[in-house]
Amino acid sequence: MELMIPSAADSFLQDESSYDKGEAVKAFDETKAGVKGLVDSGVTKIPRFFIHPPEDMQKSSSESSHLGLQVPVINFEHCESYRRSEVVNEIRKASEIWGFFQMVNHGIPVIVLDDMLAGVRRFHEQHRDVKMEFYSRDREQPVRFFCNGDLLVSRAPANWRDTIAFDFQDGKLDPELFPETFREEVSQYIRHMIQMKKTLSELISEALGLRSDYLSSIECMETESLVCHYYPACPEPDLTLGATKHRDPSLMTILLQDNMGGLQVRNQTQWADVPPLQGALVVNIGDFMQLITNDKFKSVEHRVLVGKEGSRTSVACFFYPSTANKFKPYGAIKELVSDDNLPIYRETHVAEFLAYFRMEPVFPKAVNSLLEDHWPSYDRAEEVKAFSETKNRECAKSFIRADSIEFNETEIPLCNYHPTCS
Ligand SMILES: O=C(O)CCC(=O)C(=O)O
Ligand SMILES: [Fe+2]
Repeated sequence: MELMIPSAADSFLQDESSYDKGEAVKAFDETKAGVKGLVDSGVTKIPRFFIHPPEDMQKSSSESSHLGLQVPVINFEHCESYRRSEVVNEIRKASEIWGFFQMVNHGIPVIVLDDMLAGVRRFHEQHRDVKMEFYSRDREQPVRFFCNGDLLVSRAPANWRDTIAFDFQDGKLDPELFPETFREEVSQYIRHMIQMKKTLSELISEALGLRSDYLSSIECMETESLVCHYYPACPEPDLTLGATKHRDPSLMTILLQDNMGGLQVRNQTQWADVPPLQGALVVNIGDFMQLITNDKFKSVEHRVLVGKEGSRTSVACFFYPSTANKFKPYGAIKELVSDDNLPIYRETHVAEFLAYFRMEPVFPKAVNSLLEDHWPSYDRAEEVKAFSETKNRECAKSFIRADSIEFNETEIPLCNYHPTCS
């Protein structure tokens, strides 16, 4: 087998006596070959920064399937006509209870899904020299290949997966920027995602008891981030995760998974498998939807296990408010609040919201400087005053800046939204 790791980078492999995580991570990043590169080099032990604590590795899925816990599967056939109210009801129930559902008979041809998965696999399995050209951690790059977006800044263990991401604006991004390996597939897939978004946005609006164009009228899903993951077989699958437990910061995510399995969703204290179904798409409610629906629809934790044999591919399409309008404020939808059901979260905009999600809570300075750059009118004193005047102290529960109010430890809400702290 070809040895793909430059010898200078060997330091990220274990040397118990002088282990320096920062150095190890940096050396690994410099290979630009991701976990696939590690596997190709023939490692039999995973680097220490991929090892997750044992309490995060509990596998309770068999227990949950005994209990009959199953993410709902919704048949979308005739959802435009006589089955509409049935489908809307099922979406409402699934979004309130699970925050997840699988869609079948949704109208996207299976061949489009299979071609996309095959294209993602081709990209990740090609020679690393070609992939390396796309390797970047710069979010300004609309197409970038990387291993763990937060690898260099997070204190959390790394995930056993590589990713290529595409940032679209209402489905638009110059296809010349896409890797040739699966240019056609990406173009075709995103066209279908845009169509599917329209369908879902109407159905979800109705499931919330609103007119069908409500979500589209508030322009909360204009940006799409398509992330194409590859989870290689892992020599020590009991020590690491493909994706650590997290909630998506999006409004909504549409996920395509191949037939390997491994995705699990939190149902109270259990992890429930989301079994692969040929031709199905998984939909999940993200944090931003939970915010605007005032907790009616739930953003639920999920994770991905890795296997010893066989690699897994998946494609997540995250929908966000337009990044062209990233300071537009969003709060609880007024039709969904009342004197008995006050807003739980204060208003926020997508720039601030994503900054929270991406930054460590222990880095309030970084958050603040980012906010100052993007939001020059930010006045902390004013915000503290506004907060102290709010009727409902709970309003600050999730989206207040970590250093703007003297919270005690348990009240620092950012922790709710950062996978490293949950
Ligand atoms: O690969 C999967 O099945 C899940 C990916 C995921 O949860 C994410 O990208 O947020
Ligand atoms: Fe996710």
